[in-house]
Amino acid sequence: MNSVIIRPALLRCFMRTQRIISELRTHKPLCSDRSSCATEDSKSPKIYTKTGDKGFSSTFTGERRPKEDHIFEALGNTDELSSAIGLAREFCLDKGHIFTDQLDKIQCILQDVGSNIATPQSSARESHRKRTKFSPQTITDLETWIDHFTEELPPLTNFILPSGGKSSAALHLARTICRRAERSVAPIVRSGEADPDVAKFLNRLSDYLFTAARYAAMKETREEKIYRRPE
Ligand SMILES: Nc1ncnc2c1ncn2[C@@H]1O[C@H](COP(=O)(O)OP(=O)(O)OP(=O)(O)O)[C@@H](O)[C@H]1O
Repeated sequence: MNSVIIRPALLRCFMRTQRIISELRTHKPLCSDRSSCATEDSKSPKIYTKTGDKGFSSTFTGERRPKEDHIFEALGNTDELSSAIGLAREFCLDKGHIFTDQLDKIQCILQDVGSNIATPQSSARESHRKRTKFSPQTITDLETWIDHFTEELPPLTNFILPSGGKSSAALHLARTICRRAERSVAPIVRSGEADPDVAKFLNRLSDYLFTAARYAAMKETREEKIYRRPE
């Protein structure tokens, strides 16, 4: 049986997310139906508080906003992106690709992206800002990883279509979700509500996912389909 190894970086990431989620929850107003609502003193609080049932939810700063707000749109896209990367990572693990640790790290950083987006600067206190500060080092790391893949890859001479085996195709799908996340974060950053480095990170992440997809196809000796003009 495989033993479960929890790496310290992943554990830190998990603890940080749990802390933020629990803080988010304490900002929620109490349920009208107290008997079915998680309370602070309950031993195992329920995952559902029902406070979102009327189509409104909370930011990290405690504002209540409609669920179709830009912030929740961007948070949802970021969450979907992390899920797509998680699936791609599973395919990559099956093939023994060496970069799955990078995908782990990226999933953790996407939690930090979410925390920053969920904290609109206009209602943030200093303590919120401190807790949800986004590190520009994450962008530099992506650039380093992209450069390493590129050194081994043949130069691009054609338009590549998402293909090249399951790992590669899944990374391409994650790339397109990343671009949607980037589009939804752009207006939030432009209005000064989120850190511009979050937008930069997502922009660089789509390049990383594109390059990693090509790298996976190359290592699996799978053919990448190229665009051909229909006759
Ligand atoms: N549909 C959504 N898409 C993206 N982000 C969301 C969505 N709904 C809520 N969120 C964000 O994720 C956080 C956690 O989600 P959660 O499901 O607990 O919220 P909720 O719907 O307001 O509460 P509940 O599910 O307990 O009724 C919320 O505080 C909010 O910031």
